[in-house]
Amino acid sequence: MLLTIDNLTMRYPRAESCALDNVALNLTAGERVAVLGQSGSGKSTLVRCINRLVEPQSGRVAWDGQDVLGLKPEQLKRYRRDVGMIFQNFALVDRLDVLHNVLVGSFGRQPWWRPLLGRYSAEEVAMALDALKRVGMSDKAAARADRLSGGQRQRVGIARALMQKPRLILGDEPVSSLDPVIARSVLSLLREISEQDSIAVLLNLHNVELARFFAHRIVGIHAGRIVYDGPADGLTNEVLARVYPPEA
Ligand SMILES: Nc1ncnc2c1ncn2[C@@H]1O[C@H](COP(=O)(O)OP(=O)(O)OP(=O)(O)O)[C@@H](O)[C@H]1O
Repeated sequence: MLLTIDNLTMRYPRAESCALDNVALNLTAGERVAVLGQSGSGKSTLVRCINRLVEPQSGRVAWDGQDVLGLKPEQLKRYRRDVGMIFQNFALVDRLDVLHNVLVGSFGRQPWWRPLLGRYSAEEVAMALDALKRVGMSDKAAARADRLSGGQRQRVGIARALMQKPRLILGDEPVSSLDPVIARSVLSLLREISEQDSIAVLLNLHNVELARFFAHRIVGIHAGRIVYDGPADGLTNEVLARVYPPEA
């Protein structure tokens, strides 16, 4: 098992209720999971617990069988490299060109001082160019990031994540700011990369159709609890009513 989550409970300071309540989830290599749920249901918190941006009150997150909360600094660095991130706002450096935005993804693989000098090895540049080719952005390598459309920016975000040679890519609403056609093409690209490289991908999505299109498996969260975990084609109206219950 690549990722194992057990009994995960997370309550933010001074919050009235748990953001995550006794959540369990497993992920295998190459698996694509879409997490659905209303606003505030706990989707972002789940991602933050996986990448250790927040510490849960209880429960366990294990990577390759090792407890993520107990990792030593060197192991944590390796874990952070194994887990790539893509973001809703893309998180590119606007004033840098596309190639350098992708090279940023190699930070976890270099001695700490090298990025300070802005120097990259020929091998890293070749890797970045290859990643850009895979996401269909070779011709934009020299363009400034702020000249790109949203869809192009997310392609660069994916190329940057690929520089880490990740085993899992996490995305918190990575296509929410894109129009439906572009969103679908970005998800299609991620699907292809996941299949080719056997990278597991877990995305928080807001759109049920896109989730069905992208994922093998859907996890539905309501009020911090998993109310569905099953195949994408099992997402019936009855299941959807559990994930998105009508307002009381
Ligand atoms: N930093 C925080 N401090 C306190 N409470 C928080 C914090 N972040 C989230 N919460 C609360 O935790 C619960 C889960 O929030 P979370 O952001 O994980 O939901 P979400 O499903 O990702 O929502 P959205 O789809 O709107 O991003 C919500 O009740 C939210 O108000």
